[in-house]
Amino acid sequence: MSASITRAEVAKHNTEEDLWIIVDHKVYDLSEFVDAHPGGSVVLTQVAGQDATEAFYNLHRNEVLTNYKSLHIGTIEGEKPEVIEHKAGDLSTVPYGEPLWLTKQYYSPYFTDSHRTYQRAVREFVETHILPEARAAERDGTHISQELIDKMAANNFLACRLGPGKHMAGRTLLGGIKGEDFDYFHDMITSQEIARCNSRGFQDGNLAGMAIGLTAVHAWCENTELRERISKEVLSGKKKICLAVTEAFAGSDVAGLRTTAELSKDGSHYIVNGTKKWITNGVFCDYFVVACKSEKGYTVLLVERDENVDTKPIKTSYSPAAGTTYIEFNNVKVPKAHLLGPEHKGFQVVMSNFNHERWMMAGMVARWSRTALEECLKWAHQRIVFSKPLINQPVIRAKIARMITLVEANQAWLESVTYQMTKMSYAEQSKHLGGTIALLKNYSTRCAYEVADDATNIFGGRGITQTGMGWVVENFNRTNKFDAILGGTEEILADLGVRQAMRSMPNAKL
Ligand code: HEM
Repeated sequence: MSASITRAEVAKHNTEEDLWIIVDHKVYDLSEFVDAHPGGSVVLTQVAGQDATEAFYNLHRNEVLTNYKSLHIGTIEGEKPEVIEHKAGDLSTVPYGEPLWLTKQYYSPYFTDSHRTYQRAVREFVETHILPEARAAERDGTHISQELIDKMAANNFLACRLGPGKHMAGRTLLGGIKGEDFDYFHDMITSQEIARCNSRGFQDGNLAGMAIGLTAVHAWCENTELRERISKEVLSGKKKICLAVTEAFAGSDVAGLRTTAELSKDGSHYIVNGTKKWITNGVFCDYFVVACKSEKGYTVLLVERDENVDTKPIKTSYSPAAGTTYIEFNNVKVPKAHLLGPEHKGFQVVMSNFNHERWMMAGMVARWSRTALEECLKWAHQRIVFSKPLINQPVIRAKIARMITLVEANQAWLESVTYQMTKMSYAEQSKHLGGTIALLKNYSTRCAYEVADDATNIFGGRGITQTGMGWVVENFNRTNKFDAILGGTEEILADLGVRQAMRSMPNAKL
């Protein structure tokens, strides 16, 4: 129970040595904090003994008050705080802050109670366990902790990252959901909630390599004993795996790969030689799903780390927390049993694996765009310029209108494609949805680019500063290009989408 304090009492504490202020009807004793205040002591002394609510919210995020709650000594007599205090798991009540299906007054044909229960539990888990580590790692560039991996494994959250499938059988998921009931809408929720840690480098560092690498082992490893062992080791968090396709020689042009896999004379193993570049999580992985050039085409192999595998971090424009890697394979011996999919036909292994990855990325970046929109709505209401809130400027409202249309259209298309996925087999998805998902990802990243651009202008200097008011928008603006490039560039995906449509074009004339 916090003490009840009168405004007259606060007014008496008005010097640098004895300094109280009021923010949102709450009283803070800053006497001991003045010298440590990042904004300096002068500004605090200027408001000593006064209500500094407007000045505070013009310069700080509400989370600053949570981080410094030890300074809070009471509440003004007869008054109540007005600013909403976010608790882990809460839904946003900012208009468009949540997709329509999570907004109280709206309906959706797709989501059941199971999805809603799962969403609530995942959000709470992400905000309690992932978000704090994500922010710290994003700043200092450290990789994901084993402690967090263990927590995700214990809650079967690692298994959820791979989407529906046999690996979900018998598992109990967050919210008490049965693994057997997990569908592509649960899967979509997983991606969209993870993206709410607002740290794009850590988002990938959070075992994105597993989400796109283990899927290939599950789908294509014919050796049951090996498949089950790898799956168990990775989903229990004991070992880490990533997907290694791109090279300095070949990015989106997968057919240009130069890493080679040569079968030994006795046919018992392959020898792998070559390099891979931009491999997410590679520096800390034990297993690599590697696309290689072989005698008559392309062959995908599961390579285990040994002394002939060398990994080095690559510095990119997002955080080193992602573990982006340059890999060298120097005469690495890989047992024949580690073949994934048919020998020399690895192209289809790589391509079929792409759909789920691209769809996940579309969901994540769509959620990022919505977060940026919510940040702008909050900021435009709390920022006072020319003596009135920023939202009173028509030019700002026009930008926000555009953002809303992009974010809502993006989510609606995502949900519609997700519904198709719940109805189609894996083979049907590969056949009918490859092009659509490619276009969906392309659209999502174009939306993100526009939203990030406007959001940064709305935040001004704060939108280009990594700490303080604009850190979320700064991170989004700096990193949205990762989604536009990883998993297939916008240009390649747009072209793929149209070429797939051309294949089923009837002989129709105008
Ligand atoms: C409970 C009271 C306060 C706490 C705990 C606090 C804490 C902080 C923190 C952590 C920062 C670093 C930037 C950030 O993380 O947002 C900061 C910056 C700053 N603070 Fe405060 N502050 C308080 C009150 C105030 C008040 C009342 C004023 C002005 C009247 C003020 C003026 C500033 C300024 C000018 C900056 C630098 C902002 C910038 O670089 O954009 N602070 N404060």
